[in-house]
Amino acid sequence: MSWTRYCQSVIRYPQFGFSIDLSRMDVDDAFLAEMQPKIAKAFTDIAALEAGKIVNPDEQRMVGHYWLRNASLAPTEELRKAVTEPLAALKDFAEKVHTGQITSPGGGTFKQILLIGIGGSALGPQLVNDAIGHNSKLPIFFFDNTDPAGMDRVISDLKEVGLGRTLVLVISKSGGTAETRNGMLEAKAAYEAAGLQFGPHAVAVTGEGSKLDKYAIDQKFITRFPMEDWVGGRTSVMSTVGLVPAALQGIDIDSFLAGAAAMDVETRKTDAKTNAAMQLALAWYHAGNGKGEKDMVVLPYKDSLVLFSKYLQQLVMESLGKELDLDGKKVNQGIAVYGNKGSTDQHAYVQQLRDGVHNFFTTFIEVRKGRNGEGIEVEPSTSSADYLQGFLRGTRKALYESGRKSVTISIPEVTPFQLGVLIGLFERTVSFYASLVNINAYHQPGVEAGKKAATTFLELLNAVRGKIIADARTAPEVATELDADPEDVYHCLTHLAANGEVQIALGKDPAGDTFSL
Ligand SMILES: O=P(O)(O)OC[C@H]1O[C@H](O)[C@H](O)[C@@H](O)[C@@H]1O
Repeated sequence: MSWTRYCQSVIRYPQFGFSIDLSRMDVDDAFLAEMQPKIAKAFTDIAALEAGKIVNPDEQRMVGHYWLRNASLAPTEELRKAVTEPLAALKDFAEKVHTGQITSPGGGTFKQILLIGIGGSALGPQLVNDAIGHNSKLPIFFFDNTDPAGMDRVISDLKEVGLGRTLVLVISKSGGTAETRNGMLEAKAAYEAAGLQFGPHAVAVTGEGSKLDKYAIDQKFITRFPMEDWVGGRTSVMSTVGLVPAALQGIDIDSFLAGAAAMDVETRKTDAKTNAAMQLALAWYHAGNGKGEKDMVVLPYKDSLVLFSKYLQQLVMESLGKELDLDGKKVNQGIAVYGNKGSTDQHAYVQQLRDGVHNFFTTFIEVRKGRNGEGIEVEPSTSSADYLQGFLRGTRKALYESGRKSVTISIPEVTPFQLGVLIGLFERTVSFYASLVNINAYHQPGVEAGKKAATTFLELLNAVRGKIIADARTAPEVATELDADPEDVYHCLTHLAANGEVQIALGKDPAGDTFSL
């Protein structure tokens, strides 16, 4: 019975060794029949998207990430060139860095990379590095936050080889993201403290004319690569954002692009039954009633894919997590994504998956090849790879026995091509799902609220700084003077105290704590 169902519901693309098993998602024919009009609309929507329609109405933008791996699809010559020219330029640049035609200002080749970026301007390069960048030509380090201690740690690691031999990539589509700007200024300060000029060690990847672009010109960066407004941050790994670092690392970027292109060819086909991305989108819809009622747990059984769930978190949650649908109706859509790797998670949270609250479905990612080269026997006739496979199959079965659904995606090994395949699959699944639930997957209005509130907090923090006097005062006292919220003022004061700018004397509760110079 389950064998028949497996055979009927597995979709295989044997030409690149891919398969997806949806048999444990229990999607029935009646559901598929009912979804037919929505499926047809999703195919029409994505065809329009790929043809260059403004499918991101709020931002009045096209969505062109599918063109990045097949420029001939782009609707105009200008757009085609916007894909091919930077691609040729970044390959040329990487080649010159590798062959020593571009060297560090102090002489000598660049030996390592510091990438400064956040969100889509870091997650893709981090995934690529972890999955397929092992032993690459240039090791890569990241600033992906505004945490000063985190940056200090990275700078100290970079100093082992030397900042003078470190190529800095500052990546920001908008060119105005605060964390990235801070990271760049922190890196610049570290270079200057070491007696080095920052600009001649740096490269910018950003929108033309952005603040960062202007800064890069002013500071005499080595070069700049453009980032187009029709590529979203979370789908930018195949644009200059992902390809500049990958090419510098010596990763086979043509193969990476080819993998996504190969998946695109299959999932562009309008036969829903054999379209892995459409079937996956339908399975998500079925599992969560089209309302994201079930979370997605991502479990790749391969260490090198450990960042894939983190990558998918942004791709899925920032795309699908929306308050309003395209008709302006309040829908609060989304699918929560989390995960790490198997079998490691078996010893952490799989207990809850098997027995606890039933609010998820699992996405297993199987990598068929265990390792390159010979392995040992850990038991008679049994290898570590056999165990990894055994745990995947065992967990899938145990979960299904207790009514927990799962998808299993299989790839032969983790290569640039296969990583492209996986990314291509999930990008198109997100596009389809967004159509099925009628939302704009390509804007992120909610992100702005937190940024605005942070700006307000920073303004208040400076106002509070100006009010600290030698006399000990409470947060409500300072707040009255500033006509501000006492809790906000309290958090400003405790931050200043923790960083040695003011003294704190604890009272019996926060209202009783006093602060002085
Ligand atoms: O590349 P940047 O413009 O610096 O943006 C970096 C990230 O920050 C924003 O807040 C967005 O929510 C992300 O989608 C984006 O990837």
